Amino acid sequence: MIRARGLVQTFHSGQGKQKKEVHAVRGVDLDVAEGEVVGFLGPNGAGKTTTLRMLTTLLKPTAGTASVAGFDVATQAVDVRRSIGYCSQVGSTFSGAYAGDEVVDHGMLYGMSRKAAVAKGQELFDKLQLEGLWRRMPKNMSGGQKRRLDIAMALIHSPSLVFLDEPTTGLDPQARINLWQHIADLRAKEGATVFLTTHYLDEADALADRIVIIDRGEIVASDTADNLKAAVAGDLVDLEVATDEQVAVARDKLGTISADVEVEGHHVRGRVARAGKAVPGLLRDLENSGVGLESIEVVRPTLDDVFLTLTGRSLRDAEAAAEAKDSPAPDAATTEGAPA
Ligand SMILES: Nc1ncnc2c1ncn2[C@@H]1O[C@H](COP(=O)(O)OP(=O)(O)OP(=O)(O)O)[C@@H](O)[C@H]1O
Repeated sequence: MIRARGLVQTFHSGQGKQKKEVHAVRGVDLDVAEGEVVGFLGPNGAGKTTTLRMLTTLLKPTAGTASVAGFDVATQAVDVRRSIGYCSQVGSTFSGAYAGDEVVDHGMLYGMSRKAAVAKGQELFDKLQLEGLWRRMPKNMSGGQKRRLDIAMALIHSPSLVFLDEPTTGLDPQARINLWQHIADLRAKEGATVFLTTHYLDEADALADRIVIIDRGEIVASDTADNLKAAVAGDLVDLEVATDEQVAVARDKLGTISADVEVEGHHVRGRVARAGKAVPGLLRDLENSGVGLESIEVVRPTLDDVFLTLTGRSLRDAEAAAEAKDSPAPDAATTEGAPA
């Protein structure tokens, strides 16, 4: 569905002596298969939106190639736009018209008949819990309703691939979880492939089959959340033993499955790739050596542990920054996403 090779975007800003090059995206390779839900994660300014804008043909790559839904983004932009749905960070509704009319007009821009656009629009309003809001202006909708309307707009022409740029930023926790259900349904009920950017670790964890992490314009990881956690961070196993003598035995035994064992008092801790597989054998080993445990705790790593290990930076900072900067402007209007 998406195949990108060596995508580069270099912006030039300022003039004269202030002239500056910004290397926003530095050679991105991406492969997304049909039916996948991919979460594209990274801190502020990492290059997520810029990559998305190149894949959706809104920005011409400085270098590299990409095909989206089988079409080349540089030479077949119109075909790409017809095949995809795009929900930008700021949304795509104009607030002066009724929500239903906007969605229908949007469908007609894609070449649908009014009748077909109305039928599909009403179906989407039902599915996205927008019943009764057909004749409401977007500016008079709640943040969650507006975001769901943006998604309805992106889906009106039944695209097989949907790009969502930070779909839940600025929403309250309940509205976010509600929207997650709708995003999960895109694949389950519409069979769509979904590529979404997010700052929220729990969102990526809950929705994405695969997580791609971008940092400073480069992809630094791409795998399932579970694999990333196991490979990059590992589960933390914390053993508590009763005596000083047992500490040494526990350290040796844990050391056979963990590379970085630490001791603190009667606690012996180390990270292991998959605790569920490794711990039963460890417990048998300890028992055979006469070590009875006071307690054992296994702490699963978070995606933030993964990000911290990979980049030395915390995604939580990006999450907090997004909270501070956002909440989509109520009257934000853009023509992005409209077909050529
Ligand atoms: N039109 C532009 N001109 C100059 N620099 C730009 C332009 N658009 C983006 N940038 C810069 O490119 C880099 C990547 O920006 P981008 O918006 O892709 O990041 P992002 O990962 O989407 O960030 P955020 O999470 O804050 O939305 C940043 O340093 C940004 O300031």
